[in-house]
Amino acid sequence: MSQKPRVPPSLQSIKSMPVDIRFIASPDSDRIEKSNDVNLKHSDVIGSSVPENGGIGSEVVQEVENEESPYSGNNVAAEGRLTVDDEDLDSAASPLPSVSASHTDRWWGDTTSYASKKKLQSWVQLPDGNWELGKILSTSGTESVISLPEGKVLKVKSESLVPANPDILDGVDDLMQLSYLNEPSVLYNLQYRYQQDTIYTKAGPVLVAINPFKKVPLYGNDYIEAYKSKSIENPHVYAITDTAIREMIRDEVNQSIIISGESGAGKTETAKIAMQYLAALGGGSGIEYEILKTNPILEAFGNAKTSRNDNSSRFGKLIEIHFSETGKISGAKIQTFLLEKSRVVQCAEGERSYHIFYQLCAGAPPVLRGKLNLMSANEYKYLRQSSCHSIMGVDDAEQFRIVLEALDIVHVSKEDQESVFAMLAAVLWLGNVSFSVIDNENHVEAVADEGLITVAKLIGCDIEELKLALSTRKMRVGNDNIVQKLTLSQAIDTRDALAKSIYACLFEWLVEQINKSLAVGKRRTGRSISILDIYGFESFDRNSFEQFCINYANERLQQHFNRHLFKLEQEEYIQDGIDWAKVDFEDNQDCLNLFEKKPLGLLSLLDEESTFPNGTDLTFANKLKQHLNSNSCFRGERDKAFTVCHYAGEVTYDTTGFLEKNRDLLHLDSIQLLSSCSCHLPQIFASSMLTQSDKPVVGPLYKAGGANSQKLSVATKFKSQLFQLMQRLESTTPHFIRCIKPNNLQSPGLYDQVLVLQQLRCCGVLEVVRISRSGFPTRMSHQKFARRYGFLLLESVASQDPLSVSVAILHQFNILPEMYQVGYTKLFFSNWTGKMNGSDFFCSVTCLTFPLDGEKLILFWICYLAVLFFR
Ligand SMILES: Nc1ncnc2c1ncn2[C@@H]1O[C@H](COP(=O)(O)OP(=O)(O)OP(=O)(O)O)[C@@H](O)[C@H]1O
Repeated sequence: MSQKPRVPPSLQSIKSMPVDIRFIASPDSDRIEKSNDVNLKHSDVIGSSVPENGGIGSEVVQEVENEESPYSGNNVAAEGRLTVDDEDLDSAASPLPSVSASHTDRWWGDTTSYASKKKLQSWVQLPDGNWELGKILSTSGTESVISLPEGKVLKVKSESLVPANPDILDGVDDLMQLSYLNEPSVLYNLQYRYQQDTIYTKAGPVLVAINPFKKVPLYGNDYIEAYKSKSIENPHVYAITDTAIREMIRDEVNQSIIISGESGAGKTETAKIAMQYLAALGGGSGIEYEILKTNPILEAFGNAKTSRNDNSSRFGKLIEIHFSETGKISGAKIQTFLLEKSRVVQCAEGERSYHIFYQLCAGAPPVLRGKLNLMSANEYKYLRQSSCHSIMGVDDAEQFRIVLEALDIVHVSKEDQESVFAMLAAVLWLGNVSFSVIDNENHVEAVADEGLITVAKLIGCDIEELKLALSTRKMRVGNDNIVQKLTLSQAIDTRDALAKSIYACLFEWLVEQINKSLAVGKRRTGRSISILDIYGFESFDRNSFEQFCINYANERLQQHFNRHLFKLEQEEYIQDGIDWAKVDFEDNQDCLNLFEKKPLGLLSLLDEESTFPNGTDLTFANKLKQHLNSNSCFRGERDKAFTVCHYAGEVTYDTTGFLEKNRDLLHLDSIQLLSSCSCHLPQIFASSMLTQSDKPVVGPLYKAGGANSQKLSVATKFKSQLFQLMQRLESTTPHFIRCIKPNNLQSPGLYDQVLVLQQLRCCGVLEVVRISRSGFPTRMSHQKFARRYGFLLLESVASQDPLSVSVAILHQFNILPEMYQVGYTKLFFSNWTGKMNGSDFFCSVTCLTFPLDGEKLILFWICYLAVLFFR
């Protein structure tokens, strides 16, 4: 095969995973692990054109590039000094330390000998971890001689070569079509497409979406029309959404589109694109316009600039879009999950609080500014602390105008809008409330300055009452009511707790108003499509309670993914009694058990410690170490830290603040203050907090910090929300979209293979393709198959039972046994591509014929075999 440049020069060399990432050669799992055994050996150079200071002869100092990657726990910088000298020339050492032969064989079948026989192109991994495309020149014994671009010639162990696909398969739109399914080929294929702004690729049933970080010409009415009429069938969010609509109508089953990926991978944008398509297809009543307008509102109040994403969702969202019998949108319901409250009072350097604060400060018209006594963002302590007030390319004032318009559209009255802004301003002014020390025991009193006076005015309470609520705590000791003065840190905590609660309640209230406006009309059919956009897996240098909850949610979601794509699929094969060699996958059940097990799981132990008045973050950390040290997913760390081995990598959590955040107590004094306010929103917030406290408590109870109310812990509430979410999703047909972040710089055109590979691995995309290829994606009950195709048979056979008829049809047309399996109740048809590995003929055929879905595939076979039969 010619060595013609198949791709732009930048793509010729696929940079691979770090050399120290290995596959554990377990027969039933493909996992990556850190390895200290950087057993680098080098290729045998037999050509003279190897550059002296480059390529394989050079010193290799490889650093993992993506420091910010959430999966950095899996990486270590590898350093290996490689030299090639004369002695090395005859060495038969494998140049590919990071892909073992057993791994290659196990994953992709032993295709190397075929590739060498055919003198095909192969991927060769250089000692620095880069993959390079080479052409096999000759093979003798266990060694091959391979020529690389730029004239390099290497002698390598044949088993270490990873076969490359023929040119005809460059950039195929479903990874299942790759004849050779291996990591460099998958990376290359995705990169090939990405460089052409083709950001969507199918991985069997899963849509992989690579964030372009720029506008790509793939959206809008023309594209929507094209997908609707099926004149385009390329992978796209529109296509997957279209499938969801069709299946909802055809099967009368609710559907879900589950979007996952790490922070900044593009989940929220993808969710909006899916909503756009649904609105275009199911629109007509006008409600679709309202639904779309919820996005700017939710983003303003629930998104913030983080170090990883300028528009990061700090809450999870499920939007359920309901359809009428005629297939028109009849309404929607939004459910939100665990807003990151702490951001209101505290955010890291270079990050921002919620967008709406900056938008209000920048965009409020003069009259509103006057009413709220509004200043600019950098004059508020809560916003000033992170030294970041603006986002490049974002006009906060303009965004405020967009939010105002959206609030109008979802029918939030002008009066309510003003109340909302008053609450926002109150939160900002609360941050500016200061305290003065009043005695030598360090007790403090809130200063009646501009901050305090403005807060009192905005929420409609008495200045003195506000002062008392922030500086003292009423307690009942025996039969006596006593008033305890607060120290400075207690007073600051009380103030911040009030600010966080007001904001969180405001967010919930707003979602409630939106839901009222979108409420499903009477003409509902009960059919819906839900779109789930939940915060992605996070791992920072310091991980707190928020990451703990977010990553727990991601474990749950991963389990849902596994269940549908691996477990249920294989169970169906086994139940129907077909011959199936089980494909193993990385099951995260153990990690979920670590979180959920009672009484000795992370969540139970956290709740238990939260109920103890004397419980501290340190006692909590010690308890974890005492009970969980033998758990393979857990590791106790020094001080107050512990590590969890998540499906996506290890994360070390610092327990500082865990108990307080889990208790999430707002002292009764503060709640009473809110209920005494003359403004209606604080009253609503107070009553909602009191109602929550009165709710029957399912999980552990606690009474801590002098609070007089009982309340579900944050972790328990979140767990039950997730359980409900999973139950809801279980009743739907899922469609999965995996968003991939191609670089950590939020920059267009940059494709960091290490980062991409880590994401593909941790979410099991390669396994999905593998199972889809070797599995039986098309199935049909014997009854249906016999009814449809029985006419092809002679009369006498056609009258038999459905199973016999099915089998007779297959026999009559000499359908190859490896193409199907006969189950107790169904026929299972394999995917052709998976069976045709290595054959140039079938490479071409697959390009011409795929993707073919269910029925079309069967028809294709029948026609194809009929031709053979009658020939
Ligand atoms: N299809 C797309 N076209 C153009 N730009 C995109 C697309 N998808 C994502 N982006 C860009 O990437 C940014 C991050 O995307 P998004 O906010 O959707 O990530 P996310 O996965 O939801 O992150 P988080 O978990 O932090 O909320 C967007 O603000 C946008 O600039």
